[in-house]
Amino acid sequence: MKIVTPDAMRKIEDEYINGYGMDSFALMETAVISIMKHVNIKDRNIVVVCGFGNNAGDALGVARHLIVLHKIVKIFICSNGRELSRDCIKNMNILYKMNASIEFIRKTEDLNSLNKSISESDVVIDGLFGTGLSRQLDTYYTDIIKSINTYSKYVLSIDIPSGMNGENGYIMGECVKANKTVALQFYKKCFFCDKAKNYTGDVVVESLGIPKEISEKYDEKVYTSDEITDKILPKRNKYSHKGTFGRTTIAAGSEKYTGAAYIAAQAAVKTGAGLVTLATSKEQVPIMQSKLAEAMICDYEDKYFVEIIKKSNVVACGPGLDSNDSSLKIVEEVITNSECPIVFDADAINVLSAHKELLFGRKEKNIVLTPHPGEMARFCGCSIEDVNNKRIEIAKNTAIETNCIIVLKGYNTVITDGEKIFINTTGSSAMASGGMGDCLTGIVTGLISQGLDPFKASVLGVYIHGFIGDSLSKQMYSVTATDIINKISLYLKEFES
Ligand SMILES: NC(=O)C1=CN([C@@H]2O[C@H](COP(=O)(O)OP(=O)(O)OC[C@H]3O[C@@H](n4cnc5c(N)ncnc54)[C@H](OP(=O)(O)O)[C@@H]3O)[C@@H](O)[C@H]2O)[C@H](O)CC1
Ligand SMILES: [K+]
Repeated sequence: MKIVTPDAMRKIEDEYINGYGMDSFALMETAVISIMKHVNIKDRNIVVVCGFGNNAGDALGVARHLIVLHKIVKIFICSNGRELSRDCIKNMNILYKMNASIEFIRKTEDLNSLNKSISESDVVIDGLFGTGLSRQLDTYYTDIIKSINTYSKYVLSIDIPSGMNGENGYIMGECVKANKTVALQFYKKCFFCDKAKNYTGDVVVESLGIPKEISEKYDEKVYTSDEITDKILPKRNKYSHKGTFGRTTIAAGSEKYTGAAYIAAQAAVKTGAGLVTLATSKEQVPIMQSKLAEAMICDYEDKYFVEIIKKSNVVACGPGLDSNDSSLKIVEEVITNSECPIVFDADAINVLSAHKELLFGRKEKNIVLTPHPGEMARFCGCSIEDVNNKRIEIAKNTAIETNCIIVLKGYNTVITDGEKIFINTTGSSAMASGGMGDCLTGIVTGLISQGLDPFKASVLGVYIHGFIGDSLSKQMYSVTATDIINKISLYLKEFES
């Protein structure tokens, strides 16, 4: 599904109304009807808190429908003296004709009535601000939001929790803590920013029926990954053989770290890579030989290492490496001896942070970097906080600068080739355990090995990795990389196009 900024949303709405002749009040009523689906029919006492723009217009429309349903509805308009938008006034006038209870919050003392009503209510409908919020809130508004957060039992936010900047997720002084947010037509970009999840509650997107050709015109090329994940894994041809599914080399493991190499190689095997070779440190070879039944094993110093890289359809490099000079040598060997796609993870990324020049000059954009926020921060020379505050921008800019595909891991992993951005919606903290990143590297590599283009393989790999974790976590308290590996091939079947 598409993700939009408030700016694009405004242009889409404007074109629909002014270019196509759609009636703005009819569009608002469409929003109202779709928001109504999310009001619990059992709730009786409802407080509707409005600002003065069209977000408030939506909220007033919801109030009207609730009154028709015999709910006890108290409406508070918080315009701070500002004129209400045209469609907001239209809804307000209908409400006056219906003898609705409408109070204006003008000064601090008026808050007492709001506080009392909220504390007596089952649910608060939050229609203070939506995509129009553009600057820091003053105390008039922060006090109102504090009241909602202090006294409410349940909050349903319209479009965006009021107080959150729709573009970057910044909290503009204070923000409503919603239990549920009904986003209109598209996800808003702010939902995928670091702190948004503390405020949005569950997010549902409701269509307003805006024609596709309008939204495509203002496409900002940011999507959730499910936009493509059900269409890209090819069905296995019955006459295919192991050569069809590619040669994969995994350069992973060191004297210091043992498990990562095994996990990455086994994940690639289970994802369906045709022939997997694990290149690892000399000490680990016998251990890996006894653990990995399906993969071939060599060590980094073996001359076979370079030969196999040259013959590979994909190389993964980094899990369980160390960030020392011998790792630099391995990374160099992988890059200089291959034209095929490469997936760099973990310490390979740390090594590349100091040697970005190694990434330049490739004919194709076929290197994937899979940093977690700490590795991304080191790579970009900024703080982890900076990365977390601007995940989408930092991933995109790094993809452009390095000509690589970036998979910035974490909650809502960002996958970008510098042009398109996919935000992953699967996975949870049940998967927060050692080896998960190595497992992801193996899955992405295994998909590339079978012929998927590296960008699509990254989007699909991240999605499937989280999807399996989500499915398993319904029955398991925590999910390990081994749990995922054991189920990959079962779940991949569901994704066959
Ligand atoms: N997208 C659609 O197709 C539809 C959207 N709908 C709903 O409309 C809102 C957006 O409505 P809008 O009127 O544009 O904006 P808001 O209601 O969010 O905000 C109102 C005005 O508030 C002003 N503003 C901005 N920041 C502040 C602040 N910090 N303090 C006080 N006031 C502020 C700003 O006006 P200015 O002139 O002062 O800049 C806003 O315009 C969307 O979210 C949906 O809920 C439609 O109902 C259906 C179609
Ligand atoms: K809102």
